[in-house]
Amino acid sequence: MKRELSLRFIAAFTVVGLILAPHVFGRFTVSLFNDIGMATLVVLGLVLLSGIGGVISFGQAAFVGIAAYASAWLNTSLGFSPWLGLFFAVGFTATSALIIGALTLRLGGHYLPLSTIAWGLSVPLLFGNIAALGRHSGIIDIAPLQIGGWELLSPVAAFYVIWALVGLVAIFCYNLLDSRTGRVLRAVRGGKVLLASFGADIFLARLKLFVLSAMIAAIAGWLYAHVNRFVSPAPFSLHASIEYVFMMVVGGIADLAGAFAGATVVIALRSVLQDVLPIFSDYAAQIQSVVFSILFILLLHHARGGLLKVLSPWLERKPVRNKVGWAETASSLKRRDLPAKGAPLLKVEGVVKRFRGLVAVNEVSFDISAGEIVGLIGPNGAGKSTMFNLLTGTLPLSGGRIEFLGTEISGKSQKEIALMGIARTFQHVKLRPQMSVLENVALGAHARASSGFLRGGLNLDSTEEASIFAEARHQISRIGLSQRELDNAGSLPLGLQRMVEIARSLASDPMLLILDEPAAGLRKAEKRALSDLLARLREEGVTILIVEHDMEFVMNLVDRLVVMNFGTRLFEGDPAAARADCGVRAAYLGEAA
Ligand SMILES: Nc1ncnc2c1ncn2[C@@H]1O[C@H](COP(=O)(O)OP(=O)(O)OP(=O)(O)O)[C@@H](O)[C@H]1O
Repeated sequence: MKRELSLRFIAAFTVVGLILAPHVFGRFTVSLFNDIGMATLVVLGLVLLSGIGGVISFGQAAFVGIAAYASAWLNTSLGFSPWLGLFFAVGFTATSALIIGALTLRLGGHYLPLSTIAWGLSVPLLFGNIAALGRHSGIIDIAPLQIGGWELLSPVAAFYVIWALVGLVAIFCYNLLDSRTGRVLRAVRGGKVLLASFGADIFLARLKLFVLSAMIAAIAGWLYAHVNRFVSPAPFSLHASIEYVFMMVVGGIADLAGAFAGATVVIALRSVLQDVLPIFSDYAAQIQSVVFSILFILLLHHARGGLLKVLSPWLERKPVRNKVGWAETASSLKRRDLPAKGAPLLKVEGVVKRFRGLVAVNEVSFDISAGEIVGLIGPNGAGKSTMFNLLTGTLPLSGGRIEFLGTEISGKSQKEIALMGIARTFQHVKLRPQMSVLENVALGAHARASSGFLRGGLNLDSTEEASIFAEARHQISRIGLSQRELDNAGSLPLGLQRMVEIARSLASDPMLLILDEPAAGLRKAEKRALSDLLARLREEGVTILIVEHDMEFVMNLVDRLVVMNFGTRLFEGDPAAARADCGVRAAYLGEAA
């Protein structure tokens, strides 16, 4: 309770301060606040894209420029009002971002930030060479913002419009990040395999972030054009983009509130330097760049988390909305029909996987029927995890075929296979450590709900969110972690993190649950509880395929065993027969055949 109050106090204090600011400060300071507001908007988008989505962009000022020029041109050449210009500017910028994003977002590693430099450089150059846009002189006499017949000519009048838009965009972003779509966006840094495992698409998630951040930059660009009433290429240059990145780092790269803090500090500091440096030197502009560079390097060395991280001991943290409370009155998410016990579910036929010269899986075949627990065992390097990756579409097959419920799934994407009802856990746990246990498990139910960007951002998704969280809480209680549902997943011991992965898989309502070493790192009592849970799931009709090195755990749990060695299937049968099989004992237990 104390946490929320404290956050609300800071928010209320900021809002009251902003309302009073134009009455307290002079015209120059209010103009400075206007610049901070417009920069805050751009940095909010940048935090979403870079801090949340992991895509560093050095081209954000180009999107500000595209929108500023679009609205300025529409107004001065065709006489359209600024408000119509807003729709045109945001739409045009979003389309540009969609095209640029579709072309560049598949680039991996350093190539993506490098490509952002390319458009960050080229877009302002383009503005400077188009006659209709006034070349390097730009466009002048742009109409001011208007409300009714009232023209917002003074900085004070524009101040309220700018900060109202900052407030609305910030609220939208906060709501969005706390929604079904937002959870996926916050999980993007976990990688493609994690997202596909619960039926999401990393490319689409990144593209959405990219377009959204460009649209937010567009609002800033539109404001810029109609507040300053003049546009030219310089304010949208690569230099400006780098300054936005600087603001993001100063504030705190992964926190929306950092956008406000970063923009305020950098713009205020720039203003002070512009006043002070000319007193001492004729090279004030150059010295200013050097000062900023030194500060940037110092920041990266000593306060990488930015101002918000430095202040974090005194700041209280979210949660934004109390979804635990909602979940108590929620209706259930839709469940899929499970196949009848004993019906053929999975058919693996002559599956081969080669990694260059190495044959990791060689002509392996086995079947699994609905409602059984099958153990896949074998010594280290036998090919078990590779087989799991083939079954879930994480790796493509080199040969053979796999059928699930009579449909061939070899060749289908990991996401398609997950949506058909195959859920998995990972040998190397894939959770989002900074998200709560509850949110990690809620990710599992992603494909069972449908709210998108708008419903999330506008907070129209409460009913569905309540159902998702009710499901997540139910699965967490099944693994015995209700007491820790609000803890960050990364704070749990590894064994319990594996349990959270099981809960996340269960939240997807799977037909086939594929578990990679679920008992590793668990204590004896926890293993017993896990074994009971898996047996209960079998009673409910869920089929389970499990890789596990703890033989006592496996032998007491499974109905059948498939034993692999050197990539081949060595044995298939019940645990008692496996124990008696000489080949299994020789290969797996190290006994002489
Ligand atoms: N991506 C890859 N590229 C190249 N070789 C790989 C790759 N993945 C697995 N291998 C190799 O394939 C073989 C089978 O590995 P896999 O991880 O499937 O074995 P495993 O039975 O799961 O072993 P463990 O029980 O130790 O996890 C090993 O020799 C491994 O080095």
